Amino acid sequence: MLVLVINSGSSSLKFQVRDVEAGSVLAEGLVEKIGMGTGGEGDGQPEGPRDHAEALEQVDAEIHAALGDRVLDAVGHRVVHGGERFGEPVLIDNEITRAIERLNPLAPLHNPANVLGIRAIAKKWPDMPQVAVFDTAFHRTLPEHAWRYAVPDELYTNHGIRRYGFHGTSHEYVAHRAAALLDVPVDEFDAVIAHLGNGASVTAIRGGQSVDTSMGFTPLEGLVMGTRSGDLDPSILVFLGRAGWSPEDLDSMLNRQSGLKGLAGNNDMRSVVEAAEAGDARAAMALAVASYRLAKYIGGYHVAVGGAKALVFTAGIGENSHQFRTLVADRLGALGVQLDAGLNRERSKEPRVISTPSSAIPVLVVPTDEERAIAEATAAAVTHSSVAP
Ligand SMILES: Nc1ncnc2c1ncn2[C@@H]1O[C@H](COP(=O)(O)OP(=O)(O)O)[C@@H](O)[C@H]1O
Ligand SMILES: CC(=O)OP(=O)(O)O
Ligand SMILES: [Mg+2]
Repeated sequence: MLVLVINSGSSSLKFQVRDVEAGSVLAEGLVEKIGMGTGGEGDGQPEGPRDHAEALEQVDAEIHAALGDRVLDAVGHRVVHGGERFGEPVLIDNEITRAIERLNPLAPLHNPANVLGIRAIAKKWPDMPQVAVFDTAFHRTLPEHAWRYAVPDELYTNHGIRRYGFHGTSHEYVAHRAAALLDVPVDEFDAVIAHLGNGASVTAIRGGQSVDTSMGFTPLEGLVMGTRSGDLDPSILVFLGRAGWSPEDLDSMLNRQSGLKGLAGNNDMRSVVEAAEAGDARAAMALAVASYRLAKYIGGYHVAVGGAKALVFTAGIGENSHQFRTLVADRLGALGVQLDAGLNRERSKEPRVISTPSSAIPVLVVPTDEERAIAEATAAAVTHSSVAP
């Protein structure tokens, strides 16, 4: 089955065309700066495409060239927020699209772009089966004591205010790969997985299932991220609200102006590490705040899973920044974690162990592959629906 996978970000669109049975990638790419002007003194033309529909037109030629005379069987979308309704991948229709759209306020950087991507495909190929694969789905196994906020009960019952968790497709895929690497059956695998990309979250895995995760009602809670604050005292928002900040001001400050960008002026980990190595004190402090926050979560989740059998790093930073992994591991002395400096610095696309043999638990780097997981889930959902009575 040939599946086009679309991962629409707020300003980017990543795509892959995959042959699911063969496990091969026929085409892949990234369109960036969607809806962004040049901001310079150019001719006033936008630098990137105007919207996600225009971005799809850009990738159309590449997709067609890769397909030759074969045709696409389905499109799979990464959808970040599935609320309480969506615990499995679903075949999309208009009602499902509207249900995803109603969740837009809960994932303001992501769901609106996911909906635009779905509508753009429906317009282009009205009969194409489309499947939504949700970031929240893997975290449906969180016990209630982990997903509850200690606020009046009606906030949950009337407004769905609870912890949902995100990056689930990645955490699930990485849990399976890590368990296989260590030769442990996945349903006996207890671990802590740190997905560190532009958005970042850490998940406690017990018996192969998610039992806690650092993102909550929205993808803002938890770790220090590229532009997101992660955890803070909610009274800060009350304080700023009383001082005249609007909800939009607060949203933008927390989601777009905070994190590494707020602390060090740059949301790209490579630049922050380079600046810190060149002696920039603000960049060094940003790394200290981010690594300290993550180390606290790892310690807590080690307890939550009853003693992790592994610590796993994944996603852009987790897979590539040996410097950031070192900063985190250096704070985990109490857990007996020891990185092998040589293994940690090695670059590879393969899952690997980067700790010493005497480390109390193995530390792994496992490259994530959300696109592969989405393609497989999409093929399964389409096959299932076509054999259903
Ligand atoms: N070689 C590298 N060294 C350090 N950080 C890297 C490297 N490559 C990518 N990153 C970091 O990974 C992050 C992006 O991760 P990614 O998983 O692609 O995020 P997202 O999917 O949220 O866009 C950025 O902070 C980037 O700086
Ligand atoms: C949920 C989330 O934060 O996703 P991303 O890391 O792709 O921004
Ligand atoms: Mg990502």
